Amino acid sequence: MTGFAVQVRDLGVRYGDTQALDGASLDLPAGAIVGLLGRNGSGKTTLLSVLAALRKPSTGSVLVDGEDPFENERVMERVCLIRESGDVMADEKLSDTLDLVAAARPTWDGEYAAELLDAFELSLRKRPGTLSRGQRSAVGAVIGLASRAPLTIFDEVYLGMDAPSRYRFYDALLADYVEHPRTIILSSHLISEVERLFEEVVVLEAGRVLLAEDADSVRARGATVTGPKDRVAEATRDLTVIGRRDLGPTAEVTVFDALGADERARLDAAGLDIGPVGLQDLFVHLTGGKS
Ligand SMILES: Nc1ncnc2c1ncn2[C@@H]1O[C@H](COP(=O)(O)OP(=O)(O)OP(=O)(O)O)[C@@H](O)[C@H]1O
Repeated sequence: MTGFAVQVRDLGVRYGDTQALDGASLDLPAGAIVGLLGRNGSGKTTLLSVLAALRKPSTGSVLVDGEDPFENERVMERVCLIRESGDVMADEKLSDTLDLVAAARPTWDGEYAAELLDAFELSLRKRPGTLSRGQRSAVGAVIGLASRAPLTIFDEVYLGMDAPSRYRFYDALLADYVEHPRTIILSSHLISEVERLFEEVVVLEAGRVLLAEDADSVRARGATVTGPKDRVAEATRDLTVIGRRDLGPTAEVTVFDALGADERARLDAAGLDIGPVGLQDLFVHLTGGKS
């Protein structure tokens, strides 16, 4: 099992007057950890709910493992969407929710779930309604990981978790992914924390796909060029400049281009420094600088 591939074509979803998705197209390979990024309201949750067959598209098409997921039992029981809201029975013991999940998911691993519950210090006897917000998020993390679904989706699930719990989740996810490769989508605003996990990156903007690429090539395209203002301006004139910062007589410009060896040598010869850019900074520059 290497996970499900996803194909989205010209996807549109409308809620009344709001066009939440507007011609979104993308391909996700089977067996990759995908970072889904986008500013508030860009359509991330809407896209994920279509992939998980919770919502029917208004226009366009979605294929999960080659099939339309809507009302498709085989696909639906193998796609696990964990939302911040939890989807657990708040007033029943956690063990009751886990029994239901186990019955619904052919890929569920009960032993692994028990290990994770231990790691997150969660008791099966607790009722989720009595847990703190962070503990409820940890329940979602446990269900998502132990489901081992060929398409597993975490929609901002770890928001309420404190930093040690979030890192425990990231580490568990990576370790389990290596043992049991599958397709995992993480939507997150905590980009600098999770970006090391990403193999593919999708950026949504106003319901459209701004970028869908493997993470290494996105990282490789970002660079800062720093030096005296005039020289930086001259040297970057023909490059795709997505950000600029003036520090007195010095300028730092962020470019988004595949800089080849010749280009780098030219910038170097002009006495300019070339530096790396993290995904978080690239995201901020690409989506308007105010995120
Ligand atoms: N049930 C709904 N009814 C009406 N409008 C909705 C509904 N759900 C989402 N929207 C609108 O659709 C757009 C996309 O929302 P969505 O929740 O998909 O964005 P998002 O990228 O997940 O945002 P965030 O990062 O804030 O969670 C927004 O303009 C939102 O207001």
